[in-house]
Amino acid sequence: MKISVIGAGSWGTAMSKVLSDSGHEVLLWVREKELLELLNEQRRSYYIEDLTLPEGIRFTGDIHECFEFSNLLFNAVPVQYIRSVFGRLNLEDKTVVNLSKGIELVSLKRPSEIFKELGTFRVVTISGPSYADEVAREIPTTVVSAAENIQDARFVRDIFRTNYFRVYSSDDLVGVEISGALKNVIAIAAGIIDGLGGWYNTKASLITRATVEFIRLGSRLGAKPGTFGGLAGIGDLIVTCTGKYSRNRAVGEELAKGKKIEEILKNKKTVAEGVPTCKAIFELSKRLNVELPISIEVYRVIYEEKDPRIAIEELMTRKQKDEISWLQNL
Ligand SMILES: NC(=O)C1=CN([C@@H]2O[C@H](COP(=O)(O)OP(=O)(O)OC[C@H]3O[C@@H](n4cnc5c(N)ncnc54)[C@H](OP(=O)(O)O)[C@@H]3O)[C@@H](O)[C@H]2O)C=CC1
Ligand SMILES: O=C(CO)COP(=O)(O)O
Repeated sequence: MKISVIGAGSWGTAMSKVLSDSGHEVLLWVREKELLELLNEQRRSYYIEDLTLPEGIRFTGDIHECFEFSNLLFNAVPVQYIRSVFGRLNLEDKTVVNLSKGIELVSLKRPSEIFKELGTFRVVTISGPSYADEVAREIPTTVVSAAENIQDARFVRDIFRTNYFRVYSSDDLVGVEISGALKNVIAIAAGIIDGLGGWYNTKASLITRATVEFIRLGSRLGAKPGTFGGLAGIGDLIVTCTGKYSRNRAVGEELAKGKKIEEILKNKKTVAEGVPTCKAIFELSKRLNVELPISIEVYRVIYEEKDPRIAIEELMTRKQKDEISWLQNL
């Protein structure tokens, strides 16, 4: 099968390799001229060290070439840039497989909602615990492919044929996308905990209590609560809150050291989707009147320069209540 991958950051690059290893012809759209030259000359990228991309992948700087090459487009452009990259292109006949995780700040929409607005009828989102660096090294990884129509999710699931990247299917597109977005916000909180002292008790509490925020927000938007117990929910939450590769977690560590967000992001080439997404989540929580205490505190630390220690103290001294876990919601 011919497949176009749009976006040559770490994830688009790693996914191009998986698709090529699955036997497909891949054309990867590369925005930056310097990176395109490096890929064409050496089949290497500065986004993933020690990876030489297989011969089955070709590279282009012309997005129109990708649109002509295939009707199956994998998107790895970060959420806040989807509209500017795809906005003037005709998506009517395309199936979009979205790989990005976040909520668009200007519209408060999920990636599949943005793509539908831009004209595609068929959108599938892949999400789950999947660091690009590990996928590139063929470390066993599992994710979920979600669509409103389960047949679409299964179609994308079955595109993958390797022994290191296993895909499950789901019909809960909302739940999978909300999970992917929210876990990036919670990963910033995890980084704050690491920066303050690497407290194990607090990290475990964070991961567990975050699932309640997933359920509260997701349910209001039409998600199935059980999805948060799966790969896109708890699975991705664990990997991003505990793994050394997470860019969102790294942002949290720097916030804990007292750095301001502008300073942290200034020289970063990589994306931390949790930063704009936590602002979108803050707006959504007000609009929908949903209680998301941890996410809101992350917003206040980033955008109101609240001291993280005070944020934690306020979370710890909230009104006492009964525990309701996600299992009780199933
Ligand atoms: N990396 C990972 O392990 C995983 C990432 N994801 C998700 O994949 C998505 C892409 O992230 P990832 O590949 O990691 O990104 P990276 O941090 O590796 O790279 C940043 C990407 O953003 C692009 N970019 C920067 N500015 C713009 C702009 N103005 N317009 C268009 N593109 C721009 C860069 O393009 P350029 O190089 O041309 O500047 C590059 O492709 C995110 O939503 C992320 O959450 C999901 C699973 C795993
Ligand atoms: O989504 C990811 C792993 O599943 C990557 O997380 P970061 O964007 O925080 O690095």
